[in-house]
Amino acid sequence: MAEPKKLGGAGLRGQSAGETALCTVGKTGAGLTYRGYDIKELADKAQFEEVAYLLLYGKLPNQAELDAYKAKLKGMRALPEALKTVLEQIPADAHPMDVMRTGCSMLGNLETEQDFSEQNDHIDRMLAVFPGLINYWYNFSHKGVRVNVETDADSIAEQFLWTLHDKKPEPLHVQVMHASLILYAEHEFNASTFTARVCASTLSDIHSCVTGAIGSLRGPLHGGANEAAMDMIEQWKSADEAEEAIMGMLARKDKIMGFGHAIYRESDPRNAIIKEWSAKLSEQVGDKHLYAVSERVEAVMWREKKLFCNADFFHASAYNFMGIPTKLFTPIFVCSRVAGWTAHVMEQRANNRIIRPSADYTGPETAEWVDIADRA
Ligand SMILES: CC(=O)SCCNC(=O)CCNC(=O)[C@H](O)C(C)(C)COP(=O)(O)OP(=O)(O)OC[C@H]1O[C@@H](n2cnc3c(N)ncnc32)[C@H](O)[C@@H]1OP(=O)(O)O
Ligand SMILES: O=C([O-])CC(=O)C(=O)O
Repeated sequence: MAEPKKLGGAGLRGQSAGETALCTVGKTGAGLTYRGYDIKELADKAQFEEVAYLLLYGKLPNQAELDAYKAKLKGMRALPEALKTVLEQIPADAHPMDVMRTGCSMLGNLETEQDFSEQNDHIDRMLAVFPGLINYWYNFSHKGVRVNVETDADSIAEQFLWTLHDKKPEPLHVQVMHASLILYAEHEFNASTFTARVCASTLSDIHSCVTGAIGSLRGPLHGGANEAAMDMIEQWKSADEAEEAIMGMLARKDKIMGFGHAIYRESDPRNAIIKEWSAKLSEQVGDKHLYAVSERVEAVMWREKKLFCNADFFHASAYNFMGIPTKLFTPIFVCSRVAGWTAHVMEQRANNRIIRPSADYTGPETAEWVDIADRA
């Protein structure tokens, strides 16, 4: 069994910043569980709504509870007119993560959390509305189409694809989306979740916590890596070309997006799962090179650097095979991780102390005041 990664140094690595009952990450070097349930079993057997319910309400729902929860979410998909107006002002060349951030913040203006007793309804509303929100903006800004977000989609997975393509998606794609949303739903004290918890610890509102978290997820060292990985692999038309390019990037000490992890040492348990779906989709669409390129990059990175694919790498090809534009990859992560973020916000609120660490001061001991006219 792999040794846990040696954690230390900058970035608060290896330091416990609090307690959680939601998730284990890399407990034995690779283990990932949500409230004790293994990620593989969840991704194989559950729908995303079951996992969201598990994170938010503390247990797996029975059939009646799941049906009621899905019906509740389905009834919460409508976009307020004022939010549509804001989305219609955002240009097509905006980054969709900025659209998510603005959309979430605007929702908080329109449907402000007045009291923590309302938190579950606001959380469910965000889960229900986010897929339609991003795809309303995407279709309006890119095609001039005001897409209907009050679809008959049975699930959040289906709702995302339906509102993106403005038609009922095929069952295989919905199945892959369920698995993907489950894989992305929760991951302990990662950067965006920690952002949400810090915000929650000031007793701020739920939309502020999520808006801040979206900003943290946007960066290429975190959620933004899935689209950065796609931008990279789509340049190469064969596995050999990919290998040559990667060798050059490694020689230049470039960061290869979609590889490595702050906690895992030898593998990210989410990778094998999404990789398998990517392989299935590759066959379905008759892909000639993207999957082969991805596999070669994986092999070269392990051979050369002992670096492994994280959750983001094979998500890139999987989403591409489903016809999802690259710019929308990280917003899908938001549609999923909002479950984890908000479960953490609730956990923080239930046992709160303001998060306020100390810093080691490295500035000058003292500085002498110089009048402005005398400064160099
Ligand atoms: C869902 C997610 O958010 S998963 C993460 C998504 N992010 C990415 O894919 C971006 C690429 N990966 C990275 O930048 C990093 O691996 C991170 C941010 C995920 C983790 O960072 P750290 O914990 O600081 O990495 P770690 O301590 O393991 O790095 C060890 C060495 O490997 C190198 N390394 C780590 N990842 C990579 C990579 N993807 N490509 C090239 N070199 C890498 C580091 O530069 C470091 O080298 P050094 O010792 O010469 O400085
Ligand atoms: O845990 C991390 O640092 C990043 C990550 O994989 C995630 O948030 O899913």
